[in-house]
Amino acid sequence: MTDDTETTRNHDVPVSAVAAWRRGERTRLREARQALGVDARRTIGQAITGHLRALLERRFNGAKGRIFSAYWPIKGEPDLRPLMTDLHGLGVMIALPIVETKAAPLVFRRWTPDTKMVRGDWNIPVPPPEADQVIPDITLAPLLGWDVRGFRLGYGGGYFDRTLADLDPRPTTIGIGFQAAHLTTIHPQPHDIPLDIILTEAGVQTKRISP
Ligand SMILES: Nc1nc2c(c(=O)[nH]1)N(C=O)[C@@H](CNc1ccc(C(=O)N[C@@H](CCC(=O)O)C(=O)O)cc1)CN2
Ligand SMILES: Nc1ncnc2c1ncn2[C@@H]1O[C@H](COP(=O)(O)OP(=O)(O)OP(=O)(O)O)[C@@H](O)[C@H]1O
Repeated sequence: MTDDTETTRNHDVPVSAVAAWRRGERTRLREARQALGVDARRTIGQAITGHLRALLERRFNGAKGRIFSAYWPIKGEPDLRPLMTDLHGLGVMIALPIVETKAAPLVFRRWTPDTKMVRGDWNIPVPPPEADQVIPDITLAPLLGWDVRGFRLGYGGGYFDRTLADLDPRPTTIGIGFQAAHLTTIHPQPHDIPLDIILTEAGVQTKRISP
């Protein structure tokens, strides 16, 4: 079988067609998110924050005593930084993901409201190299697209998949995205690892673990 005729895990679509389809979907979903405008995105971010707070309380005792990896928002992603600050104040250790080596797993470093952020790969603000490296118990995964089986379309670097493939035990994973970013399927490939929970402004959309 050549690359062109090889098909994906569960769908009869050639691998080369999936890669092209994903590129198109990433562009479409990024543009749709931008087109929502600042106010709509802020409202969505606040709704997600409320749902996430409730989920952490219900399922993880508020994440107390856990290492919780969030993300620094870029390109119109929901802004959960107020929640990061609140959780920090409640004694939760907060971490952020960093691309320190291309095409390698992400590194997680500790963040506090006093952390002086520096510019990392892709110009994403990240904690400085001297910040403690940690391994999260719970990690958020911002996404561009999602499906009900928990599969996620990100920016196309494969970083979360590589990271989760590398971690044993795996952290609990919570995908964060817009309801409008729902896809019937992302046409999962062998390297795609489904997330445990997908959370949007409409609440928990799919979960592979008990709530
Ligand atoms: N806010 C935020 N932080 C995050 C992530 C995220 O999705 N959101 N990441 C989640 O993983 C990591 C950064 N992800 C990245 C994903 C892709 C590329 C990148 O260079 N993309 C290329 C295309 C790559 C390809 O197609 O092979 C590009 O767009 O030019 C960079 C960083 C860590 N931090
Ligand atoms: N565990 C892995 N080992 C090696 N390569 C991987 C692994 N996981 C993903 N990749 C590579 O990364 C590329 C992009 O993957 P994918 O399309 O799933 O990105 P993504 O999940 O949207 O990106 P990101 O997680 O960075 O937001 C794939 O072509 C794949 O070859």
